[in-house]
Formats: sequence, structure tokens, C-alpha cells
Amino acid sequence: MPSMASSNSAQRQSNHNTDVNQLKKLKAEPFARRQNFEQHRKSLPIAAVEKVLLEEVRNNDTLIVVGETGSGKTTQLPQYLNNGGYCRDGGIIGITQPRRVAAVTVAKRVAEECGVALGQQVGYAIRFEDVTSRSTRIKYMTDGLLLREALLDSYLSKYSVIIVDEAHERTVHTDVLLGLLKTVQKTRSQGVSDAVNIDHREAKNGMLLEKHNGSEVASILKQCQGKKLSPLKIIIMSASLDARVFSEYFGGARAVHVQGRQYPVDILYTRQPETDYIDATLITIFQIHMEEGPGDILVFLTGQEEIESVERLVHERLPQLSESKRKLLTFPIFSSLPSEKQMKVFMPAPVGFRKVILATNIAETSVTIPGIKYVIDPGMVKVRTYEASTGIEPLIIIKTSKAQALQRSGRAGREGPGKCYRLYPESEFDKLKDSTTPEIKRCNLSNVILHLKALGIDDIIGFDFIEQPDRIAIIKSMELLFLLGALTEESKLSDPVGQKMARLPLDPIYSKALIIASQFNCLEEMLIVVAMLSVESIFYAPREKLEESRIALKSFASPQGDHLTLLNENFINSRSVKHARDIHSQIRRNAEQMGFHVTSCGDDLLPLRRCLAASFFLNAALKQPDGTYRALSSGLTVQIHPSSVLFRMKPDCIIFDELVRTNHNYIRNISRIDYLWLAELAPQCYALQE
Ligand SMILES: Nc1ncnc2c1ncn2[C@@H]1O[C@H](COP(=O)(O)OP(=O)(O)OP(=O)(O)O)[C@@H](O)[C@H]1O
Repeated sequence: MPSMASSNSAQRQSNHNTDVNQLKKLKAEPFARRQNFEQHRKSLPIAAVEKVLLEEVRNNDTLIVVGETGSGKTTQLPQYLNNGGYCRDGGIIGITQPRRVAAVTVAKRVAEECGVALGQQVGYAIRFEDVTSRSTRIKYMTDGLLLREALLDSYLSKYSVIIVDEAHERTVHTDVLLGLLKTVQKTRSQGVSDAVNIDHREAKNGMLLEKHNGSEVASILKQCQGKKLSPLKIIIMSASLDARVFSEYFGGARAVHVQGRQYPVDILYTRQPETDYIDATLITIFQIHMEEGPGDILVFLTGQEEIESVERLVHERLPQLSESKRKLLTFPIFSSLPSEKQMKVFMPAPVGFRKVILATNIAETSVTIPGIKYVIDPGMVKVRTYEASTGIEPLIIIKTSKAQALQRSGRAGREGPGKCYRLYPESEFDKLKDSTTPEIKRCNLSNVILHLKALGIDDIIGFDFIEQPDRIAIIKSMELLFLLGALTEESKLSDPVGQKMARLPLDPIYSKALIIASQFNCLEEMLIVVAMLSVESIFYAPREKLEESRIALKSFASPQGDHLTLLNENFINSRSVKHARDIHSQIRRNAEQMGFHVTSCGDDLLPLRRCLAASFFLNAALKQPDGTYRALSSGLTVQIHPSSVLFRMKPDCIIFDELVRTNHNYIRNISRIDYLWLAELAPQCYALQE
């Protein structure tokens, strides 16, 4: 027995030792990690100018910071400002990113560097996802989200500093935000203390009271009352930005250049132009895999279809390699991929495997994807354009700008030296445009106008944009909003339609469809349709099995059209379906918060089609004798896309969701409607002639 006891005690002793050792290890691990982070932070080029930067921010209300990719701007500057006292008195440092994935991953990284739980001192907020708390002092977010916040608090009063990151991308949100920040800064520096006025104004136009319940309104008013607004510091940041444009816009603001990059990136060009960049991409992937040392590969492609096709081709070719060389894993990332799938690219590859990330320009700026050593850049990008004369928004594939090429190569060289393979000759690089045409110059402006109107900015043409959008585009977009009932004849936001549309984070036509559906008692169905329309096609039709997939689609096609077919739950592309489900639950929550009644029209889907006619009436088309269609508002001759269930049926009158321009003007997502409904449901557009 004693021996037992002694053995037990020996066992206990040994357990105790193990526990203590484990505890020591546990304590030591974060300590070692923190030391690593400290070392890493000190080694970044920006660290050498920390003091200078703080001094510049102190002396200037607006500052432009330009530095090479990976120099530490996005992750470090907010931390410097926090340490420099800019969060005293509860102020928040807000950093905007053009893309959700950057906001999320950078926030995670900075929380780790600061040794805090994500959502505490460091957090992020993106559409429908808020990972912040009362203690958050450094907040990463999308530029679109900050614009939405401005609807609630016109002075952005909780922010002491706002950093607009990747400003060179000139997304439409960035441009609108810059204009707004300029006004906010001016007002705040005039020392406006009567913040209650903002809330009265908002309460008057019904926004604030609708958005919050009574107690929230009271608490917001309390926060604002008597609080003197502090001046707002604005920092505009990018690696490849034309500092002069921003400096001029902000009245000659100072620009600071952060010199140096962390690791070199070798840029390689092809000798000749490539005729097929997909094929060249595949060859380069395998060449790197066979000939180069360890390190993951990041490939830039133009969209989901291209990514999925390269993914398939890589997998088809892999079996031709020797067993030991087959350890290659592909990971796609594009904006309509659900976030948890997007996050997979940030996970390390299993030991011995090489990761190939197939990305759109979503991974072009701000992000650090651990493990990336090689970047393949075919030099192409897909952009949406806008033709004001016809109101159509074709997606086209164009060459990248120099700024984009630099950003892409900058995704390597972040953890060690890297290589970037540009799949075009060097002489071509010299011919590229310096920067991308700002989105505001090539997009439908109806969302922007709706937003500005909701912010109380009525004079859109007179708004101080960094670059004025095309006047005709403004007028056309206002016309569209008027026809949708969002604007009054005096061009004011209508109440309640315009107010509600401004609050729904959707394309105005989709918002309108939801509003009407709540009146037609088919919101349940319309929420599904809108969610499905918000993702890339849920139907998967590989080129080599086109006929088979068409037969499969037929089995659940609705003779009334594609919108009703979307309701039949025959989900095929699980990725898109998952994403559509997420969007569905988000917009449903949104609609419920706004007091919409989510009811179903049951088996009789007639109200849903009438509702589609009442919201998509600007996209109505009539069959012509030769089987093509004439789009009623633009007068364009269009054709039903072969993927539509109505491709062969060809009804007399239809509405469509999208026009895609290839060698034809194809329309997609189509529903059969009755011609007479147009005059009945959209008389503002189709009054019947006596
Ligand atoms: N998630 C991460 N994992 C590993 N290292 C990271 C991560 N995020 C940042 N880093 C490291 O921190 C460095 C600085 O990143 P940061 O995003 O601050 O640079 P930046 O100057 O803003 O670059 P860019 O202009 O490309 O956005 C990176 O080069 C990388 O070494």
C-alpha cells in the first residue's frame, strides 16, 4: 500500500511537474509570440518614422501617407496613433478599406499584435457583421460601412481620426467618403457643439426614429448633448497613390513618404505577349511548382468563372505529375464566396503541400496572405462600366493599371523575398495607365445619389467630389430614382419609399422590389429572389457538360421564367447557394427591423410576377417578329441568354435583371409578364395612350 501511496504521490508529483511545465510553456508562448511581434513591428520600414508621423499628424488636420506595399501603414499607423493619445477621451481611430476581406484580416492581425481579443480594443465592422464593443479603439471597416454610419451620426462624432486606406483604388465609396469627410472636418473644426441638431434633423426626416427604438434614441441624444466635438484628423493612405491629387483636394495637405520595403520582390516579364493568358497562367503555376523552392502561389484572375476553370484545369493536369509532385492545393477567393470560405486562403497549407490561391482583385490590396512567395499576374481585370445613354452596365475585361500591377506584386515580399511573374512583356507595362479610372466616372450613380440625399445633401451636381462624375450620368441616375419613386418631383428623397430604399443596403431596383413585395404579400418569395440575384449564378454549367446541365435545369424550370425558377430549391452551385442563404437571412433581418411584413403568397405566384413587373419595369422588353427583343427604355435590341429557361419559349413581354454584353446584347434572369401590367403598375413610365 505505502508503495502505492508513494507511487501515487510520485505520480502526483510528476503530474504536478507536467502541469507546472505546461503552465510555464503556456505563459512563455504568448510571451515569445509577443516578443516576435515586437521584433517584427520594429523591423518594418514605417517604424523608423513613427515619431515623425505622430508629429505630422499633430501639426496637420489632414495628412497624406504614401509608402511601399508591406511597409506597415495599415497595421502600424493606427497603433502609433493609439499610443500617441488619439483615443484619449474615448475617441476611436477608424480605418476604412475598400474590401471586406482586408478589414477583417487586418483587424485580426492587429488584435494579435496588440495581444487583445478581437472585438475588444481592436475590432472590425463590415456590412451585417459588427465585431466591436464599447472598448474598441481601433476599428477597421469598409468605406461603405462608414458611409452608412454617417446616416446615423452626420458628424462621425465618435471618431478622432479617420484613415482612408488604399485611397488610390478610388472606389465610388472612397470618393464619396472623401467628400463627406471634408465637410465633416470643416464643421467639426468650427467647434460645433450643438450635436442635438443633427438628431432633430434626422428625427424630422424620419430616419433616426425608424432606425432606433425609443431608448436608443434617448441614449444617442444623451451622448451628443452638450458634447463638444473634437476636430477630426483625416489621413489618406496608399502605396501607389498620386499624392498630388489628394493634396490639392484637401487644400494643399501635406504628404509624407515612408521609404523602403521590407523584402525585395523580383519582377519577371514574358518575352512575347501571350495570346491565351489562362494557358500561360497554368504553365507558370506548374513551372513554379516544378522548378522553384517552397512557397505558396497567388494568381490574379478576372472572375469566378475563370477561377473555377483554372482550378479544374490544375486538377486535371496534376495526375500527370509524379506522385511526390502532386502536393498542390488550390483555394479560390472572390467576392461572392462566403466569408468562411474566403478565410481558408489565410490558413497555412499542410506540411509538404504548396498552396495555389486563385483570386480576383479582392486580394490585390492591403491583405497579407501568409506563405505567399510567388505572384502570377496576367495583367487583366474585370470592371463594371456604365453607359449613361442606354443605362446599361456591361462588365468588361481590361488591362490593369500600373498601380494595380504594383499592388499585385506587393502581395509577395511580405514575409521574405518574393517573385512576381507578369504575363506580358516589360514594354507593355510601360504602356499601362498609371491608375485605374475612378469608379465614380464609370458607374451607375443611383446608389450614390440615394445615399447623399439621405445624408441631407440635395445638390448632387454641386457636391465637392474629388473628381466630378459625368453630368449626364448624374441626371440619368436621378431620373431612374424618380421613376422608382425614390425622389419627389423636387428631387428630394421621398417619404417613405426613398427613405426606405436608402436604408436597404441593396441596388435601388432590388430595394424597390422588396418594398413592393411587402405590399403585395409576397416578401417571403421576393427575399429569396433578391438574395439569389445578388450572387453569381447558382446554376453550374461546365462547358464540357453544357447539354446535360441544361436537361437538369429543365426538370425544375418554371414556364414563367428565371425568377420563379430560383424559388424552386434545386440548388446546384453550393458555393453560390450558401452565399445566397447568408444574404437572404441578412436582408430578411433588415426588412424585419424596418417593420416590413414578411408574408408569403403561397402557391399562387402571380403576385410575385406582378411585383417583379412593378419594380423591374425599366428592364421590360417586347418580342419582335425575328425572335429578338426590344428593351423598352433603352430601345436596344437584346436577346435572351441561352442559360435562361425562357430561351426557347420566348414569351411576348418580359422583364430582365441583367444585360451582359458579349458579341450580342444578352439579357439574363428573365420573367414572363403581361404587357398591360406595365401601364397599370408603372404608369409613370408606361402611360397608356388614349
Ligand atoms: N495577417 C498577417 N500575417 C502575417 N504577417 C502579416 C499579416 N499582416 C501583416 N503582416 C506583416 O506586416 C507587414 C506590414 O503589413 P501592412 O498591411 O501594415 O503593410 P502596408 O504598408 O499597409 O501594405 P499595403 O500597402 O500592401 O497594404 C507585412 O508586410 C507582413 O510582413
